[in-house]
Amino acid sequence: MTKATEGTMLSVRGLHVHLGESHVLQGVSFDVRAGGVTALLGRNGAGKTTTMRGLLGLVPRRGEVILDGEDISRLPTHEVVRRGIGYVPENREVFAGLTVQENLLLAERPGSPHHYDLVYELFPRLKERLKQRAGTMSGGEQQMLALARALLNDNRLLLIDEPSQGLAPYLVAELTEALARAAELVTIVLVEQNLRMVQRLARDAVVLDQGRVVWSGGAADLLGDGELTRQYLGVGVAKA
Ligand SMILES: Nc1ncnc2c1ncn2[C@@H]1O[C@H](COP(=O)(O)OP(=O)(O)OP(=O)(O)O)[C@@H](O)[C@H]1O
Repeated sequence: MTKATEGTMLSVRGLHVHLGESHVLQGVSFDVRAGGVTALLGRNGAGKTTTMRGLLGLVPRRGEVILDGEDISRLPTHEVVRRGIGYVPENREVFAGLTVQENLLLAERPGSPHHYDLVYELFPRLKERLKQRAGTMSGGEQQMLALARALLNDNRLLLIDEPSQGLAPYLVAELTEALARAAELVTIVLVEQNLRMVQRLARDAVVLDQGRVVWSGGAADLLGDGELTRQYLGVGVAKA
């Protein structure tokens, strides 16, 4: 992993995305500090997934995206990925018909070292199931495989969309600890509705509402303030 713990890993300025007739992102600007987890939060439909897809160039976008000092705003997706951004989408796009091992092999990015030791340390279950078809594994195991595919390569930044979605609490806890360990090695932008998970992992938080950033700052400051969480996220947060 390319470890960076100082400075700004990602700087987003005036990101606009139109999808169909909708002006979905209306000038999104935020910074992601190098190292640790920045949570990207907001109500349903706020534009979190679209922000990730915009950063990757998966949807047409306007604005400036600076990765570790380099302007990547006009690069096609495969070039963005080659710069060291990994993406774990919401619906865990693993190849259901392929084994765990084959899924990992296909994720290997040419020219990058492949961190199998790290992946097996974080997700020992995967090592035990290398020959199992991904589609026959539980949702939690498939999520681990999706994360493993991103962690395998030498990424600087991981964009992870709702990893806890649909998982049993004990699996969420397991996943949270794996992500905490991963965040020691790579900068993570995390979209997540499970605020306990956010509370455990995130140092910084950025809140979107209707395609704009409405709040950014320390995650503890946001989550510790019932008024703010009700206003921006529509929920209170139970004390950890
Ligand atoms: N292909 C599309 N065409 C038109 N509108 C879209 C398209 N995809 C998403 N949208 C709209 O863009 C807005 C933002 O969607 P997005 O998925 O980014 O939100 P989100 O914050 O990730 O929400 P969720 O938590 O529900 O996943 C929503 O109003 C959604 O309906």
